[in-house]
Amino acid sequence: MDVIRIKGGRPLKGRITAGGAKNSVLPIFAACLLTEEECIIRNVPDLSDVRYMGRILEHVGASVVEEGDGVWRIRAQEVRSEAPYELVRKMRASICLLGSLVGRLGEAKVSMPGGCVIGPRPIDLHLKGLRKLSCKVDVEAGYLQVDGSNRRGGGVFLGGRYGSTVTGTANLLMAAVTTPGTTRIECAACEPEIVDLCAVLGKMGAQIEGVGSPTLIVHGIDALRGVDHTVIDDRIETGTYLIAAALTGSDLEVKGAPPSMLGALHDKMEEAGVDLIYREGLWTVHASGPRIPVDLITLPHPGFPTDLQAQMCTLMAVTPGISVLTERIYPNRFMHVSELQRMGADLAIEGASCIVKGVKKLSGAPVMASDLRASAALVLAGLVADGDTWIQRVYHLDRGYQRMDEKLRDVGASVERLPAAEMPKHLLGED
Ligand SMILES: CC(=O)N[C@H]1[C@@H](OP(=O)(O)OP(=O)(O)OC[C@H]2O[C@@H](n3ccc(=O)[nH]c3=O)[C@H](O)[C@@H]2O)O[C@H](CO)[C@@H](O)[C@@H]1O
Ligand SMILES: C=C(OP(=O)(O)O)C(=O)O
Repeated sequence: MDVIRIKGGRPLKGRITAGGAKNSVLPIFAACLLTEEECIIRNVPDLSDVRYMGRILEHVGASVVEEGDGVWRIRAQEVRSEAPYELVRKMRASICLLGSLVGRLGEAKVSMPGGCVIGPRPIDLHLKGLRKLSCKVDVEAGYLQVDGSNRRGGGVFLGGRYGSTVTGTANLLMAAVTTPGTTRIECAACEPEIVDLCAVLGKMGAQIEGVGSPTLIVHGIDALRGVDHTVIDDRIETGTYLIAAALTGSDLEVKGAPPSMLGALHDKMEEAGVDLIYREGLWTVHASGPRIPVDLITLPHPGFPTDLQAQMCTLMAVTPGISVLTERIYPNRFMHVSELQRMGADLAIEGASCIVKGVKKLSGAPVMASDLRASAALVLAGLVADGDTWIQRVYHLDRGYQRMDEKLRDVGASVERLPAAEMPKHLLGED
């Protein structure tokens, strides 16, 4: 297992490029099961989650070929309806198979996904949606069994306690595109990754109205065709590097997702005193001026994304003054807090909020990554900490950031990935 060592205090300079969006690719790969024709997916990031989704598709019968340069060819001539526990438990997003298998075969048997460290992750809305399409849904021995042989269109309100559901919307769309009649989804997720999925389904022949809005109307068709699609850039990866520039007071260029996908972050960064300009696909950050603390609340898109909350926590941890970061999507998504505290951050959790009192300096320490975005927050903290930061369990990072260590090194940071054996023994945490 690898660890990452960061020597803090180096400014970043140059250009960093974000890859394709993980949260688009995963449901789009699942959507490739909807047709027996070949699908070509481009701008696919090289991430452990993506490779894993490829393996799951192979398990259900698809041929999955990585051509290089981010191009994957997927062809599902024959498809099996079962995705077992051994596969589903390792990656929550594999639940996206539920909708695509129902859409292709009219039936699915998919293991119930577990919760995860960011909090409980129920799928009641996914199931409610399928039932509203007249699918029979049973949970038996840890498996979801869906019989959609008599499915027909219907009206579904997908709102829950925390707003809509992103993968629930993806699942329902994939089931609805081949469901006879018209399906009306109210309170659908409006995330750019759902818009991207709709673009793929549209190219495959699906008839979807209202794309990008909370009301999606799907007119079912018999069969879908193949597709050639370029995935959108990853707004969370882009945002993470914009925050890295602000944090290190650097002049950095970031190529990636546009302001239309990052409006809430753009707004908060301006409020924080960071100068950001976007022109022709490129963000330019000037961050040498004084910073101001900001409060934020995570919300469904276009609100501030929960997937950037941990990284903003690092930025605010070294911004003079007090800021309050409130989670409205995952009330317990604060695993980064205890590790940032170990680096000297002054943070306190109050219910679903983190109260951040900016400190002058963080100091390098051995820390443990606990989930994807918490890992990114620790890498960012390491960039500005005095001394060395050692991060264990970096496999979390590799789920969603393609070669983050290399990308940061290319713009001047001292970030090294090393075998765990090279970490000084007295710094090693339990693993
Ligand atoms: C692969 C992928 O795209 N992952 C993203 C997706 O996760 P994911 O699609 O799993 O997140 P959801 O949008 O479903 O969850 C949002 C909220 O709704 C709740 N909920 C969800 C489904 C349900 O049936 N019942 C229910 O109560 C969840 O517990 C959570 O509090 O959106 C999240 C919120 O933007 C992001 O953090 C994840 O990065
Ligand atoms: C929580 C995330 O991903 P997932 O839904 O795949 O766990 C994320 O991308 O931050």
